[in-house]
Amino acid sequence: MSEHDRDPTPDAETETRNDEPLLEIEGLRTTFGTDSGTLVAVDGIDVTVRAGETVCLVGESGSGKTVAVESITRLVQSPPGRIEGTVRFKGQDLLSADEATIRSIRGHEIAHVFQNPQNALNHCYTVGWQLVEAIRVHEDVPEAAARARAIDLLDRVGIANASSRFDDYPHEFSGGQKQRIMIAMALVGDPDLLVADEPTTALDVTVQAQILDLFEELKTEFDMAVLFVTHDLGVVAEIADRIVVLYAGKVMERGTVLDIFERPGHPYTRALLECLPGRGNEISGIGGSLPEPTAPPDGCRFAPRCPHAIDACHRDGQPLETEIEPGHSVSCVFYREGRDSSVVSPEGPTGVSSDDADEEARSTDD
Ligand SMILES: Nc1ncnc2c1ncn2[C@@H]1O[C@H](COP(=O)(O)OP(=O)(O)OP(=O)(O)O)[C@@H](O)[C@H]1O
Ligand code: NI
Repeated sequence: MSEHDRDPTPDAETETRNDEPLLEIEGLRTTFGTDSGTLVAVDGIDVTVRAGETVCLVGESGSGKTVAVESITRLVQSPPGRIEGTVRFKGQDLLSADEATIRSIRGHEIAHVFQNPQNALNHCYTVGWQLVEAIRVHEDVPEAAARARAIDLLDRVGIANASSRFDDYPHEFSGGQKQRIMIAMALVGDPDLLVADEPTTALDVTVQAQILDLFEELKTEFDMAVLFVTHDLGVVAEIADRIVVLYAGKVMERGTVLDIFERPGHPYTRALLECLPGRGNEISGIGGSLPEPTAPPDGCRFAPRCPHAIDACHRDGQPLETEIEPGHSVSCVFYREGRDSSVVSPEGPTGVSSDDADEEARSTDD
């Protein structure tokens, strides 16, 4: 059972897919200057999104999901924000690009959909007018053509009788319909990457499911990749190809949907899964709370809440990610070379009692 830290040899995934990553986030670190010191919202994360795939960023409230995705096109206000690292989109670094370049990409090649459609639509103008305006910002087309395109987009996102709804105001639409309209707005520039930040959280469950279905359809129809942010693993299971589990600004685990749901490695991922309905812990949730983002703990960020934590978990920074199978990696001390990862498995350590294993792990601390 020799598990190894991530090595430079290409994994099966990159070998079998010939497409270059669409988006490559490396060492992204976003901080805010606050009265109580520097708040580290995102602390050196790597995320890759390939053309056409759906990657979900999942984690509890405050783990840095929104800040991470808003850092991509520099939507984070700076100051007080400060974004460091590399964000390459089709090979171009967005963090060092000039403002004009960013503006030409934001809303065009990379479009955002936000949690609350209420705030994003202007209640003084008809929905059709707003769409036409958005279309004409992108391309210099006559009004009639923009109008036809707007109606087509409304139709494609599932607004029934699109042409007769064109002159309706936002308040004449339901919450779910408003989110559909916001998605239509995002599609105006025919994006290659749609960044959706909790787009269904404000909606009731049935509508939520319909919007998720819509994402699935549009993804294929518009041939785009989706970077989807949610705190809800149930949502993730519906739409993700790959998952990145974030906790307190750090990546805890990453893998495919099957990796994460069937073979979760990190105690944090396991705890999140336990909170899913019917998994036993949905009422009480994970004990404890996120660390203070201005004073994160040394060692693994989850260690203060982790039932398995040993001394080694409380020092030397977040453990390097260990790849436990191709494309599936875990940032946990127990997956380091020479440690017994079965200690953190739900079944408990293999062969030895939990206490023995803890003792053994302690005695081999380096
Ligand atoms: N403009 C800001 N100034 C200072 N701190 C900020 C700012 N924006 C976000 N933060 C802090 O950054 C951390 C990460 O916040 P973020 O909104 O990214 O979390 P999240 O994972 O999206 O949570 P949620 O699920 O609640 O949306 C939090 O501690 C938050 O308070
Ligand atoms: Ni958020």
